[in-house]
Amino acid sequence: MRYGGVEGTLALRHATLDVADGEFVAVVGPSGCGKSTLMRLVTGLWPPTEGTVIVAGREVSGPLSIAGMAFQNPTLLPWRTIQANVMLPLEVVQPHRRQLRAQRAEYVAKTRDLLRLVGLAGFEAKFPWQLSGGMQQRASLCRALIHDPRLLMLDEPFGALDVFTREDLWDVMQAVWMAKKPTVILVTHDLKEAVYLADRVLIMSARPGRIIAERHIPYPRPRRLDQTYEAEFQAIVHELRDRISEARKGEVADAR
Ligand SMILES: Nc1ncnc2c1ncn2[C@@H]1O[C@H](COP(=O)(O)OP(=O)(O)OP(=O)(O)O)[C@@H](O)[C@H]1O
Repeated sequence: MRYGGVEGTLALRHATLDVADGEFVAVVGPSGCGKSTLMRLVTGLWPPTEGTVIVAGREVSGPLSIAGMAFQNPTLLPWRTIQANVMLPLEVVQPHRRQLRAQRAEYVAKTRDLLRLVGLAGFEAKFPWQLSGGMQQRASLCRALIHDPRLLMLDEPFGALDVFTREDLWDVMQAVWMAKKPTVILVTHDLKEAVYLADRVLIMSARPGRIIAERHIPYPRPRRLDQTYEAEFQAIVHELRDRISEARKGEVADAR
């Protein structure tokens, strides 16, 4: 994938990966290696300049309606209530769009259930600016999930949060995944987060990014936060850190 024509920035090269249906994968790598680019290609927000992206057996040729997305910034609409923000994809994505008017009460109930699951019961009628950053991020996760996406693309969704809120949301994310089993691709800089949440961690090289290694995470679910302090868990985090630092050294060598 190259941005800006033939002389432009080569963001990804030979970036090949397979993700199974219902798998939870985390993507980690040096800053600027092309992680967000990978997300844009998989969701069809950008067309690749070379190669193909296949989701659910079909080549991606435009924005994917089976995908839910959440980013570092919650991007809620300030003039809509939390409930109305969460329900936004239902106004856009079929078959929900068609059914929304007739089945509004059911969709509202589903929205409330989801808000309860993430600890936001009672905040349905509030506006985003009346909520903390962590609460807005919870609402934005609900918006990513409301249409039951088979594919959930998360681009550093917990990156801007304090450590306690972040850990709370890991457990929310784990509960959501266990309840609905979507395929998840999570981009993160936080290696502990990657190991805690994912079945498999993919490590990218420095730009132009490609997958250089992968690590299966052996822990059954539900995982508990106290496991993150155990020696075996920390050894996996260190192993990933070493891989990324090797990848970054490659970047310095390439730049010379
Ligand atoms: N729209 C764009 N136009 C031109 N170049 C871009 C564009 N988006 C990204 N790039 C370039 O592509 C490369 C990869 O960017 P990308 O945002 O995918 O990396 P990243 O791994 O997500 O970065 P970070 O870890 O810092 O968030 C970078 O060199 C970036 O400058």
